[in-house]
Amino acid sequence: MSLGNGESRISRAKDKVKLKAESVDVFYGDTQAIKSIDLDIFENEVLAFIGPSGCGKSTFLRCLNRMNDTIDICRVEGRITLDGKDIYAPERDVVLLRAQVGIVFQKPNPFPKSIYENIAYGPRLHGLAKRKAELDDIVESSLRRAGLWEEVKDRLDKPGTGLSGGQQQRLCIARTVAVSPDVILMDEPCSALDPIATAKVEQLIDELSESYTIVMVTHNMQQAARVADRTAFFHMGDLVEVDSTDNIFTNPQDQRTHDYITGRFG
Ligand SMILES: Nc1ncnc2c1ncn2[C@@H]1O[C@H](COP(=O)(O)OP(=O)(O)OP(=O)(O)O)[C@@H](O)[C@H]1O
Repeated sequence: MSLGNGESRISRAKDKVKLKAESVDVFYGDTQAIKSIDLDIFENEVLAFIGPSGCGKSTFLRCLNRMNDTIDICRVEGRITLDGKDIYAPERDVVLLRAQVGIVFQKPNPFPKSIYENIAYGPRLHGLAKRKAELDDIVESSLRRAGLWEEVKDRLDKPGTGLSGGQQQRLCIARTVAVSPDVILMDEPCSALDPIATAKVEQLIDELSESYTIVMVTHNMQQAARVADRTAFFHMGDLVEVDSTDNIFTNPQDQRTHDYITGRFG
């Protein structure tokens, strides 16, 4: 598959490990969905997860902020650390963890509240603002970071659900940013968006990677090539290989990766 000229992102040097997965297995009841995955995720990188439907990309992504805890039959084994600390340790505050490792879903899911309240909710919950003026500042800066401020500054009291799909997705990104995360997980964040809204979110991912570590699941290989420093290929619960996005698309080491990127399956 040709990715076209200039589409691949130039890798920046990354060295500090932000998230580390060691021998991670995930089961839904008796069925194993993730098989002994080891992966280092570096600070401020954009890492894309690709692979055929059902290979476990979303399952593994959800391990990184314990979203799988919400699925009764799901069991996670192994060890995942954030800045060297076990995120599955019994004393870990999961609400705080999910602020540190925020998540943006495929379908924009604003709260049925005003645009302002969508952003203000998290900072209020986590006690990040003492006064209304501080909260106003967080709301404005988060919306600015998500590239949405100019479009919504005169309608902050209007429902978030009244925005277009692309605006709603940027509102959800602003909501994640508002609680000062370290990592932002994105599960196919553009799959419900049109090409223009997709381009805006991709541009935003590039800007946000200056400040945050970003891990995204995508079905769109061109999108991985445009936004990701590194790409990880999953197949039937295995992490087959992870490398610079350029290497994955031009010189994959595993036949399964080769077959997938050349469109032979998936
Ligand atoms: N809540 C669940 N209960 C039971 N099995 C599940 C659940 N969620 C996922 N699975 C199973 O785990 C496996 C991996 O699914 P997962 O959604 O992680 O894959 P994926 O690579 O993200 O797929 P897609 O690209 O289609 O979203 C699949 O076999 C799926 O059926």
